Amino acid sequence: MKITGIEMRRIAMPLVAPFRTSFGTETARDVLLVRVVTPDSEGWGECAAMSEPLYSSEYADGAAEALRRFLIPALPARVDAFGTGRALAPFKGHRMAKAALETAVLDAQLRSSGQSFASFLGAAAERVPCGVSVGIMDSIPELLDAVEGYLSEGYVRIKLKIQPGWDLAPVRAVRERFGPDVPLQVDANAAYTLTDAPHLAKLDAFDLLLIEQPLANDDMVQHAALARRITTPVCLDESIESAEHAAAAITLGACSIINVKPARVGGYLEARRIHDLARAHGVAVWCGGMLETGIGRAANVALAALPGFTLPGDTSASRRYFATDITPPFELRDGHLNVPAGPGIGVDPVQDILDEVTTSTEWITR
Ligand SMILES: CSCC[C@@H](NC(=O)CCC(=O)O)C(=O)O
Ligand SMILES: [Mg+2]
Repeated sequence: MKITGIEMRRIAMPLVAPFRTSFGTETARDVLLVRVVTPDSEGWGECAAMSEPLYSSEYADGAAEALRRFLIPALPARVDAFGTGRALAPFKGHRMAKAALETAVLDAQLRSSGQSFASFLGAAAERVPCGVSVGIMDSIPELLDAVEGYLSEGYVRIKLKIQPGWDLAPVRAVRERFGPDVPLQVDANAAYTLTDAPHLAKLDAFDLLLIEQPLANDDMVQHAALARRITTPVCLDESIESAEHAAAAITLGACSIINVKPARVGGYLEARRIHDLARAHGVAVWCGGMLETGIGRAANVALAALPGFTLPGDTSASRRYFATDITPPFELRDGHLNVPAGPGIGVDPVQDILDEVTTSTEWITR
């Protein structure tokens, strides 16, 4: 496929409510979108990097710079998604930037051939069950109201962000209010250390599906030690940046579940490799989220339909984060999202909405 040009576009997307995690509070997303233009199609990729390097080392401005100076120039004149991965491999890190570019190339390629992301990736379902991620709140009553609202919308799983000082109480309150049967999990975003093991073991009483990334992203051995000291299954997110990391984590017993985020691992091709590897080892995976717009959300929902994605993901409806999405909104129906069936990611930005939220565009001719 010949690439005639690539656009980098920044958009400002206010969140419907602040989203607080152990590493900070988001009130808006400053999103970097990549559009690849070819003679007979165009493709979109969303860079999930936050404004600041707080979730990982990447951030939106840095991703734009890496794309502009190194990644886009490295692409051959004619390339497909697999060739993109090979061309970008020599550059270290910048996986979210790489993912955005590779996804845009893949989207253009699939739109041109008429194949959907779901079909290309190997989806086994036409809709996926959806969980929701609930941030740290100012009070337990506020948290319970939020959880009640999400449950009434139909979400099939609740994930609570936790941190030291906000962990046992919110989990206990949700269990006491909504009962033992609501699928419930927690995400610490690396807020604890192995010395907290006795405290984290107290979560075992609440029959959680998993505890996500309790320790630092490079604490692979410590996660294995923690997993031997608690009964709640350990799920890794930030620690798994590649299929090699997934293989190491499984071998070490650092996790028994993996949160697969294509953005974190460099794209959907690597995400599928991790899915395949985990499935071969009987390790469940689920699709994580980075507060994507409908562009990234569409591709994530397709990935979440693969057979090894046996746990509900953070593939929530557009309205979980945005009053107005830049694509036709993803809407929860009976706790599920439909998998886009059209060519490529199967959704298109609504141009006048996109233009309204655009803060900058940059065209790079090939
Ligand atoms: C701003 S926090 C983004 C990373 C976080 N993502 C979520 O909690 C889910 C966000 C979503 O629903 O997209 C995670 O660590 O899993
Ligand atoms: Mg997480």
